[in-house]
Amino acid sequence: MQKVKGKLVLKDGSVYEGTLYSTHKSVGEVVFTTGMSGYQETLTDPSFCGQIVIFTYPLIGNYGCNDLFCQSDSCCYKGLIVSELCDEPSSWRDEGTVLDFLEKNDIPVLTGVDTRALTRRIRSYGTIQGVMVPADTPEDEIQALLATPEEHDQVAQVTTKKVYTMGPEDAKYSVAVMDYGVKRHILECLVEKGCRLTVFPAETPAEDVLAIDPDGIFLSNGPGDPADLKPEIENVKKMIGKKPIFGICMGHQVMALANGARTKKMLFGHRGINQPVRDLVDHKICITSQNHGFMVDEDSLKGLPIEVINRSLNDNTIEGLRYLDHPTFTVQYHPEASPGPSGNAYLFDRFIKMMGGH
Ligand SMILES: N[C@@H](CCC(=O)O)C(=O)O
Repeated sequence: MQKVKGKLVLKDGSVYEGTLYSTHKSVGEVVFTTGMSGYQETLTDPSFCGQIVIFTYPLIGNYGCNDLFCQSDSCCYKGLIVSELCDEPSSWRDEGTVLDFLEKNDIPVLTGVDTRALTRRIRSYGTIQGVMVPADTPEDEIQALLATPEEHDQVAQVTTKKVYTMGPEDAKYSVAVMDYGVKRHILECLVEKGCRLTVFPAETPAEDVLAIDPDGIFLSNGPGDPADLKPEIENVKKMIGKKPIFGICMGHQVMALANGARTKKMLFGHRGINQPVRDLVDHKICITSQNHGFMVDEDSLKGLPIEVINRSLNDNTIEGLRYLDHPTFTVQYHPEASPGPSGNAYLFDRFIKMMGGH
């Protein structure tokens, strides 16, 4: 990959210098994620589509890359920012460096950045638009890039183009999956629990989904602002009450919108693999994997038949909801982990139980 002097320029005028691999000029929403490992799963998580992502852990790439860890077929970041990239990984599963992986996916990376200072800035000012460019890029070009309108409808870029199935034909449960940018391990968790999946493009009409007569419906994670998903929300409205439904992250937000609640943007979101959450149903504390910049607005739930079942222990925001007049529950976090702690897969069992009892 071509290596030049580069910089990240944020909309507030601050500049962070480093070494840029690639000569691309990229623009995107700058967010940070705090996982100490699991970089390849994070790099291939479709929910980051269109963002410039800072990894706060100072050394990235020490155990190399292996296709085994991929959560989708490609990386759809606008750019990656790290303090240090390891160029001599050591692991029995290592099949290439992070730089090789990024080159294959044509993703620019800025290294040697003071990621602590940068993260502190985003923590206090909030998520912000930024550009990653070679250091000699003229100022007017940087300003023109910074004025690019924020990206919308990223789900259209990452959803499957056609319907496909997964899991044994004689599985106990048939599940329709609405793919807003689904992570591979979610599908694997459902198959492992005895489901045959039919995965649908995000905008598939509810009638077509219900036509396969599934035992349950799953609403996936996905990138961007949930309020952009107008047809998806209308379709979910038509599915409500017809089948048991489970949703994760974007799926959680879309379900809330379909029930008349609202979502709003967070200051800097929750992205990392050790986010503590209280489960108010099973009365336990869970350490969870998270990646979201939006949340369900608590005020908008007033008077609606919806109960909060999970809360973040960091900021008390809503992390899970149960619907009182139809068989549905959703979580804002990622029980499939990948990356992250694997102790939350019991939520898939909760969904299976719900389908069994329906
Ligand atoms: N794009 C949504 C959901 C993320 C996800 O589904 O992983 C958010 O940032 O809040």
